[in-house]
Amino acid sequence: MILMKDIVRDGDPVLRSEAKQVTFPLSEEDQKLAADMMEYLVVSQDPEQAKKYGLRAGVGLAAPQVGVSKMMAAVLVPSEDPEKASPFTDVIINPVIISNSVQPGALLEGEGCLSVDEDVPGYVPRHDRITLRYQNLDGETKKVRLRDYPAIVCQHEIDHLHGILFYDHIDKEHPFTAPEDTVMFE
Ligand SMILES: CC(C)(C)[C@H](NC(=O)Nc1cc(F)cc(F)c1)C(=O)N(CC(=O)NO)CC1CCCC1
Ligand SMILES: [Zn+2]
Repeated sequence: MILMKDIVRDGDPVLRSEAKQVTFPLSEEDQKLAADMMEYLVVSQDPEQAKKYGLRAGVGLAAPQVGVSKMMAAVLVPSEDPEKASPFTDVIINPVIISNSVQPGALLEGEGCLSVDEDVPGYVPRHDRITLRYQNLDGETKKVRLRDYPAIVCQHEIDHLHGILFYDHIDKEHPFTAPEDTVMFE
């Protein structure tokens, strides 16, 4: 099981590298990696388990964050309402944003990262809406349109596959200035 000690922190070159494409059929190793990353998200989102294992509750985890420079990330966006399904849950392999809104979107409270221990305040302007193409664990090509929080999470994870960290997008001079038509949300 992935624990916090297994999560690579900022400063390690793997977080600044371009990850390699994943080939299909998935090797046993890649299948285990995907399962372990998704398991981390599931366990970490259970307050009791998170406490037991000392995990930060995660909504997404990219392979480079566990030291594997491969184009793979697990995403588990919790639903607002326990009655509703998660807005987006999958392991995204070789993901590509094939189109996006001109309109930016950003989280009002800024972003953090499982691989960045200190807070870095400021808006992280991203696309508010994206069309994402990726391969799932079975190698099927999926095309999904996402907006707002699920779109932010996927963009954050895809950035990791290209060696980009969230604070790279923060305007140093004016961290809390966002383009005026930015959709800001909780
Ligand atoms: C860094 C951390 C603060 C742990 C962040 N979680 C988060 O923002 N809130 C959260 C977590 C939950 F599990 C359930 C919930 F409803 C809310 C996160 O997981 N990530 C993932 C990450 O670091 N991936 O590499 C950072 C988020 C910032 C914006 C998108 C992902
Ligand atoms: Zn991150």
